[in-house]
Amino acid sequence: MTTNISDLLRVEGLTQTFKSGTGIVKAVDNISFSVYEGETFGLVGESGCGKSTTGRTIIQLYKPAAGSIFFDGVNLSGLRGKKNWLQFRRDVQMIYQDPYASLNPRNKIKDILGEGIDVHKLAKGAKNRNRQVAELLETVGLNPDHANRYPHELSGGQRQRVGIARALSVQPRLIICDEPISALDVSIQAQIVNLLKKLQQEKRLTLLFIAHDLSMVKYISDRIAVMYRGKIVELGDARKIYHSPLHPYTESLLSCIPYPDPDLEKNRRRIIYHHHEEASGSLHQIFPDHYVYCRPSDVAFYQQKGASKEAGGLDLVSITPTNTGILEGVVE
Ligand SMILES: Nc1ncnc2c1ncn2[C@@H]1O[C@H](COP(=O)(O)OP(=O)(O)OP(=O)(O)O)[C@@H](O)[C@H]1O
Repeated sequence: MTTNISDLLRVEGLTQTFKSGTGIVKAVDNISFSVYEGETFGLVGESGCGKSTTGRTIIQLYKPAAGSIFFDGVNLSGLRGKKNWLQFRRDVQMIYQDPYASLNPRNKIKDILGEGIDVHKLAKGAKNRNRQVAELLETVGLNPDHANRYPHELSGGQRQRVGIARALSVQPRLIICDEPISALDVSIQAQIVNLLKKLQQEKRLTLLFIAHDLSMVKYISDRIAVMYRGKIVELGDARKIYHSPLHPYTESLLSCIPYPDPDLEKNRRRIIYHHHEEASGSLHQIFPDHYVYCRPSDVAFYQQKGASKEAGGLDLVSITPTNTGILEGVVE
């Protein structure tokens, strides 16, 4: 097996099994894919299809039952020596689903963020370490004062920002985001996805983004692999998969999302947004170029960034709130 020069990660014939009371569970069944340097690769599928197991096997929490994982062209099964493993542990970071469970409650934020900096000897002295911590907090939209707080003193969204800062603290080459927003309140899910997207673009990060929501995965990913019962059933360009899925399972993942009149398809906008009281009567940035002006009813104004009302940029949108936080909007 050879890896392509632009493959930062190559998974080849990966299989993972677990023993259960009733026998052996094949959580991941002979999957292969590459993640190219500088891209966001989405891994999507319903709960239990094997997404998290794939991520955990890549970071070597589990030894693969079969198959190979190549990182930067090196087969991990042949990686030897403490120094090389330490480098791998620095290069590949993970952001977890539950930001509270993944942060040590006894440590202050500055110690959580400083841990990787210390292990990999990335700071010259305490002053430099503190400066790096402050910069990391600012990078993820937190205040440097948060350094002296404990995880329980932060909101869920702030804790996930700390999780992102911790991953960034060691300047990794690949970040595996394992359902990074599904434990969060829907009102802040879009903020965290936007932050990840912004960081990916600014820092040219390589992301493996694991989630069950295809519209969210499509929003952030360049390419997508769709998993079903441990196998990859479809893989390709994110827009192509979203707009013309080839596999019936992908279609069924999409069909979970309610559509308005198909004749209005060309005007349809999908807005990930939480309709809550404080939002009433104010303009909210949803994604970098999407704004929604909300009123307490199921009516909102949709505006493309930079477009004035006079220029026809402000359109009346009828929206259908769903309990997933996705509002389907039709520009009238
Ligand atoms: N440590 C484990 N021991 C036994 N079975 C496991 C273990 N981890 C996962 N499984 C099983 O492997 C299958 C795949 O689980 P996995 O968590 O990878 O799926 P997933 O797609 O990430 O779902 P979710 O989003 O709900 O975590 C499931 O049947 C699960 O019960």
